[in-house]
Amino acid sequence: MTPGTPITVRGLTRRFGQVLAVDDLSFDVAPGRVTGFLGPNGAGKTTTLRMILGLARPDAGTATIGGRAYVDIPQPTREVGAVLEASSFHPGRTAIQHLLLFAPAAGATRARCDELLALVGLTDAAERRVGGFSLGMRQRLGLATALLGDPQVLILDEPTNGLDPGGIAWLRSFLRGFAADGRTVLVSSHVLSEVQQSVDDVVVLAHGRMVHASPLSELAALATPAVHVTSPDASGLARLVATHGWAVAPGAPADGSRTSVALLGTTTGVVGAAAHAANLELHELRGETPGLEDVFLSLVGEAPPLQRHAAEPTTAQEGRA
Ligand SMILES: Nc1ncnc2c1ncn2[C@@H]1O[C@H](COP(=O)(O)OP(=O)(O)OP(=O)(O)O)[C@@H](O)[C@H]1O
Repeated sequence: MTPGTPITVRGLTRRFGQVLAVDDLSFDVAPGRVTGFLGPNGAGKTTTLRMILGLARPDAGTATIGGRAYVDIPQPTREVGAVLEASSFHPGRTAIQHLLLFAPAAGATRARCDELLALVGLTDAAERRVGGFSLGMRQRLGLATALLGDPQVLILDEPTNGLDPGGIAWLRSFLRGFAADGRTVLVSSHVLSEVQQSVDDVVVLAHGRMVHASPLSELAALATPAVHVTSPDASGLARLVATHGWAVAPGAPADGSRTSVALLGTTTGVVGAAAHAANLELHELRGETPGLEDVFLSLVGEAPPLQRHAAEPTTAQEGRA
């Protein structure tokens, strides 16, 4: 087992003119696990990754890999492999020429280059010019390049972009194996569902700020099941809700004007029995537990807020009705 190399981000901040792209961001990426770095377009993921990799200077804060800033790592390509842009290839070079160009700096042999092309499924395309590659093929070649130095840490920006379902499944098992070796993986995505089966931990970003960080398994715990109730008798429904003191999800005020409400902290059985006892006619009685993607979208402010156990609203939710 190789010693682990954590990534540590503390108070990272970067402004572009009026845009606060990354705002006082702190999180940890643990070795031996795959961490998903999630957020919608423009959330600040790429800017953060660029600062971790020494490609952009923070206005404040630090990012270290194994305790050192990237620029202070003596042989960085042997410590850290990264794919930020799938398009940064010389179009006239073939895949193997591309790898051979970067091989010396990473201490990789021709045999290692061939091995990596095979690993990413590009053996048949080894002699083809990169200019004719699809986005998915470029992603694969980028990954092979990042792996030249057999790094302890892998940082991938939106690696599922352009990959077909088979490619995504392959990447998932590759990342799992890489982390199982005690290595560190940080992978960004704007779609949770594309990395959901790959990641152990999630760091969720919105408007440059961290809105959530936990093991993936704890993300679902943020959502509270709701009971959806519809009755033709709006005032009777409002009375029933008031009598029992049920919490009502935002967007469905129990002010006597709504015929449908979503109730929190109760069950379909309890509501059904109470409606029966009150002789209230119901047209709908349905329990629903939000899925992981719903929780994610709610966290980043792209869906109606879910009721969450945490009392504090997130930054992304504060501006919402
Ligand atoms: N070089 C730059 N100059 C000016 N603004 C920038 C620059 N780089 C990023 N930004 C801005 O900073 C914010 C964060 O961008 P960033 O690319 O880091 O987000 P992202 O989460 O990676 O988004 P995407 O998923 O679209 O790649 C955006 O508002 C973006 O327009």
